[in-house]
Amino acid sequence: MFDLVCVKCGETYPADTVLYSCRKCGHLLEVRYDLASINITRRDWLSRPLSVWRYRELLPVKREPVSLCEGGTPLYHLKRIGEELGMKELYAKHEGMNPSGSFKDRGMTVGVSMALQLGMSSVACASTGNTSASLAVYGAKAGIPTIVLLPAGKVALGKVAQALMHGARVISINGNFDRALEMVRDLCESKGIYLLNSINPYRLEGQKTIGFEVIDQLDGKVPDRMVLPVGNAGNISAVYKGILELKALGFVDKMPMMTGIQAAGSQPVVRAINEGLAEVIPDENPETVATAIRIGAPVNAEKVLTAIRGSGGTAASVTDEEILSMQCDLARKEGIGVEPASAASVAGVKKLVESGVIDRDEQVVCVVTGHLLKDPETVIKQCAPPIECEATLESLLAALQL
Ligand SMILES: Cc1ncc(COP(=O)(O)O)c(C=O)c1O
Ligand SMILES: N[C@@H](CCOP(=O)(O)O)C(=O)O
Repeated sequence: MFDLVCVKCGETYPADTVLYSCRKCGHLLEVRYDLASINITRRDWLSRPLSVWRYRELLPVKREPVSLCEGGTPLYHLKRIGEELGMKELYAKHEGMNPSGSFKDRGMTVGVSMALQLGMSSVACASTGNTSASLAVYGAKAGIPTIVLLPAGKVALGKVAQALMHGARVISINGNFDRALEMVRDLCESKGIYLLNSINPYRLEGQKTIGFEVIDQLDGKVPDRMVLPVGNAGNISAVYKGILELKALGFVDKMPMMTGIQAAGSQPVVRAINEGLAEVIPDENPETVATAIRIGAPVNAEKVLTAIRGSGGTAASVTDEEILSMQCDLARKEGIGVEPASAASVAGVKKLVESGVIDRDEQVVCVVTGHLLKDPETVIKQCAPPIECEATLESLLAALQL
């Protein structure tokens, strides 16, 4: 049993309402379960495969889910990078190992299942890339039409390729992501299309399972800190909400310090946290190589401030150089291939450890959100080209200087 509840005024709406913001005050909604009626133990969960659907009692979907085996992603120990930082317990949860290569699949398996549960026949989103790729995949699996709006020229190649190949109608708009989101909200409202950006409270329910899995992978222990890259701020807010639910159920007894990392050219949340502002003031012209988090007006602004402040966490920004350097370190020192936005979380830890904000003894889990192959162009630009060689052993040895 669950309701939709306004995070600001507390107005409630019945389960299975198609609604993205409070009719009374316009603020964000979240799904609230009647936790007392939930009859589940951790042991029951642990008897099921590690996946989004292990936690189905804390998800709103009642029908057969639209699923491609999302979740169950690896939690890697960052041994070498940790050693360099003097940290024994630094981990990365690799969300790039989901079906479409990003954490968005956790949201979309739930969101698209809810679209069908609510009787909606088409879906849409605005995207910096991954949301569109994921929605195209799950729309295809569900057999319903999908529309995605992308900021022209600012979406990594792999993500556009996915959206096109999986059959979405891809619209490239002459404006940034924030404008695309405004447009798709108007489109969905006027045409009765189901909106699947992170303003959709059901979609975020799927994403909270990142935190559940981390705790299960750490044998029931809550890490001291979880560090996530922040763009539209849905993911960090969802993980916080999920762990709060586990605490209310008595499954865990503390919260991780939720720590958000943004790019220096796009850091409205960092400013709000560092300056103690009551609200996030949008960046008009966000810019960063990490195009996934090139977002100036995060739609989940009020949720992310609650998550960070409510958990005693923090926020920090990293430069594009720091992001790319950590992308390279993850690839070469740990064998973990991620896209630039994902590397921001680990780059943020490095910065916060070096400045003394993060204690070296903390157990820290970084969420690395998307796969290396999402953005091949940025990768190729950073690497020396292949060495050309004639097809003889002699030339090969010369090329290898052996
Ligand atoms: C790879 C990647 N990392 C991080 C983010 C940021 O997540 P959120 O918008 O939930 O803050 C996004 C998209 O927003 C993304 O695609
Ligand atoms: N990085 C995102 C931006 C949209 O965020 P959403 O969580 O609101 O869908 C993307 O991949 O498009």
